[in-house]
Amino acid sequence: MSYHSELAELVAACHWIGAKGWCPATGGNMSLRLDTETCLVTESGKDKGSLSDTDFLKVRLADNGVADGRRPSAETGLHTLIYRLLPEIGAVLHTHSVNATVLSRAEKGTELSLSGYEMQKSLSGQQTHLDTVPIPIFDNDQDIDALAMRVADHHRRQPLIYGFLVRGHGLYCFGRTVAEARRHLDGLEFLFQCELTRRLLEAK
Ligand SMILES: CSC[C@@H](O)[C@@H](O)C(=O)COP(=O)(O)O
Ligand SMILES: [Zn+2]
Repeated sequence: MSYHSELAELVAACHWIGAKGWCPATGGNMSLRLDTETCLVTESGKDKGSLSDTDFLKVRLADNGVADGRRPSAETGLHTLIYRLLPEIGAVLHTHSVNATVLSRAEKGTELSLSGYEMQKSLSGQQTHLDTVPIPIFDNDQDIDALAMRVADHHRRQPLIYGFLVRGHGLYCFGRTVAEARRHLDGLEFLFQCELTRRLLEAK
């Protein structure tokens, strides 16, 4: 599949994310791997629900550098980190849904454990509701380099799959293709809604 058709799929995914209400105001950022050294990342400060393909900037994975004077996402360092750590990953979606934001604060630990849900099978490789899918939660930080270092440290101990939460901030999720990243986002958001609802109902 050419990068142009993957970019068209990513723009369509951004519009779908906007319609879902998962990127309010100018929240969120998205990217697409071009090759082993570069990716396309959304320009900073745009409404991610109404992007077009000209709103993506080419960024170097090694140092977050851009060719022209425009400013890529403030969180570019997390996208390039994911592409450096996971060579098979082709697309990264970062969203600010209410459920991801609230659940990542309600859960005080360092991971959200998802188990007992059939929809865990929306995540590549998951075959049964009986398994537990751990989604790491990192404390938020306005210093993206520092946050990226903590994510990288965690990955060395426990390799990242599907995505991670940033506490009180949102979700980073990814896939080998835009379609897979979009399915992971859809599945995780469904699971977050279920888990938040279960916790509310079961709260004494
Ligand atoms: C609405 S402020 C949110 C930002 O601080 C940030 O978290 C975000 O996701 C969007 O930043 P951006 O630089 O537009 O990619
Ligand atoms: Zn963000």
